[in-house]
Amino acid sequence: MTSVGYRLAVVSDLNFVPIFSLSTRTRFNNCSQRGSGSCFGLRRKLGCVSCVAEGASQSMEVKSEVGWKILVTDPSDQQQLGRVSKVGNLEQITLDHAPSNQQVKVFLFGATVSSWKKNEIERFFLSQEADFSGQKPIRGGIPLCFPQFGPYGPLSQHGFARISYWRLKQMGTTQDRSANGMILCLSNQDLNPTWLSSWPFAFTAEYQIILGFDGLQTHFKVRNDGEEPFSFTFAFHNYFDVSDVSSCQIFGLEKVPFYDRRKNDEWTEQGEENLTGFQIVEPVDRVYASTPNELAIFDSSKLQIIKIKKYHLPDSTLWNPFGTNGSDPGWKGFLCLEPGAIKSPILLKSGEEWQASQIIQCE
Ligand SMILES: O=P(O)(O)OC[C@H]1O[C@@H](O)[C@H](O)[C@@H](O)[C@@H]1O
Repeated sequence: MTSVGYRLAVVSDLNFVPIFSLSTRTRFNNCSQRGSGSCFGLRRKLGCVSCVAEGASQSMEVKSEVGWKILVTDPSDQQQLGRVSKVGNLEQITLDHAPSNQQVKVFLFGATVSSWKKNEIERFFLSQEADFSGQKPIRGGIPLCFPQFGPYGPLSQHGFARISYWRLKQMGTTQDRSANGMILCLSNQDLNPTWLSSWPFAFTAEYQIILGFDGLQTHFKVRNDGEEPFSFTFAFHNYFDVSDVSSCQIFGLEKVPFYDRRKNDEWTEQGEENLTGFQIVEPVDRVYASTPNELAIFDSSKLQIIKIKKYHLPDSTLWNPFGTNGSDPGWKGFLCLEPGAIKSPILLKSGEEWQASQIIQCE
């Protein structure tokens, strides 16, 4: 079950804004100061004392049961749980979870989550130029960067996971029926010879996508099936749908050193954001190292807070091309916040397994 949590963060010496709240709008609407000029709500990015006090009084943690879930498969449920359709050359699975009013769409190509609707509202950006031929990664949703983030390694940008055909292993529901999910898998046997020659390791990767009362959960695990150790980097390349990237505030990355990939592709160029809830005002392509496990994006036009909890993923990439050459025409409408294990590659010895997860929540 989901309960509501609030955190207070100083925005300026004038006021506070509650972050990570799942019911900010309700609280703002109920505020006794509303209309009096004291409560600016979130439209002005400032909460008022009443809003904050009410939030604090309800101070409860968001309880999320994170991790790989056991799914049971009832053949009579299959039809209701998910359906397969074709988009371009690609097969897409649609999975619903009616009790929490969510729906997710996932391509077997790249195991790419391309859409997530919560309360009928789309939360992920999908480019109008997205390619569904199976020749290029799908731009939008959650492409998986594995076994290489960016160009740092022997493979092409972001590795082969996002351009490989994954297999559907299972679609099911949890024993208590509180969540529905699917598992996709990929192993070295599914790879084309070119990738195998650049990355000659035996592995099995599994990807679980879960819709439940605590939001969308994605879990990735990989096992080394060979004799030789291998190392890799990883990211959930989340493309969040936003009204306008410049009207968003990002929480959780303040005071964290970043590597500015626009200035230098090596791990040398560093900076640090001072402001809690900073905004993007120029092209940004940064890897923040060792970030907190909770991050949030507040979209002041949509009055939407997207909260991300991450596990075993120390780093986070923040990316938006901001209209620079080669930008997607829809660049204003997305913000990529990508939990990952990027700076220090993960080393897996023979027989070892590694898992990482994220939970994404919004109102
Ligand atoms: O165009 P691609 O390969 O999908 O990558 C998009 C972006 O992905 C981000 O993760 C990188 O930090 C950017 O440098 C990159 O431009």
